[in-house]
Amino acid sequence: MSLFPLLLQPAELAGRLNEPRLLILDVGKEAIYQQAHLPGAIFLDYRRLQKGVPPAPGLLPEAEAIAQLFSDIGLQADTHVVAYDDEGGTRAARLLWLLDAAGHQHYSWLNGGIHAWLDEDLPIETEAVYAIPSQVTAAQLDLKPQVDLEYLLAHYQDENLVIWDARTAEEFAGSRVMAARGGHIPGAVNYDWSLLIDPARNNRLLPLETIQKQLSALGIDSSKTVITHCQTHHRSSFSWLAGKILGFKQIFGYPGAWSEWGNNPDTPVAVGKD
Ligand SMILES: O=S(=O)([O-])[S-]
Repeated sequence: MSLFPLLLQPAELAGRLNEPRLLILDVGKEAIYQQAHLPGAIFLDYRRLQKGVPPAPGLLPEAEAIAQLFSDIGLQADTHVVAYDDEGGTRAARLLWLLDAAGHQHYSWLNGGIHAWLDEDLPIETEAVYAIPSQVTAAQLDLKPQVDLEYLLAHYQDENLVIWDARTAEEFAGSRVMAARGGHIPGAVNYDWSLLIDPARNNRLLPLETIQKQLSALGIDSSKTVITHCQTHHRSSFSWLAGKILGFKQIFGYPGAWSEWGNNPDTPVAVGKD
């Protein structure tokens, strides 16, 4: 049983900071963590969430590295992780995506991250907090199969599948090139992840009805299998998270992302706005 909903409001968390199963992880910049973090929050280096090896640095780390990470943060099967950052949610979303990919079931995103927390005048700390390690082994992970290049090549034209490209319009069109080739996967739909949050409201998620309407207009809805990607499945982890919050059951990240697809000479590429 999870302690909190997936989309967690700051005030709700503030009232339950003493929950024994709660683990708050700050995946933002370390300098900001040192200035201010949520009470009890542990700093987690974002780089541990990616494999970091070219040509597809966004792939999941090896099972042993994930198990080590989970041990270092003191994760237990019933731990409820609350993740936040200072960057609009992409780093936190990447952590939640990794937890999900490794079979961990209890997690939430703090709506708006540290900016929303500060905006609501909720308590902060400056002293670093350290985890009490646990013992997680690779064999204990329940790793889910990942969307990979082979799967996407076989399915990108399926009618009941939609590829949600979370990059900027320029990257999608191919006028900004971040790999050997620019452009997008033919048939993919572009909806920049940053359109999901409201900077005027401290990066809180836009109202769900607004997001749902905008996504449906693009053909992204829960009746389809939705695959999200960006350059390294960092920004698109947030798209994945938004889909989960909307209740999409069949939504997956493609961690190879454009760094893999755009650098592979054998993949089809489209350029332009659609
Ligand atoms: O966010 S990113 O993976 O496209 S660099």
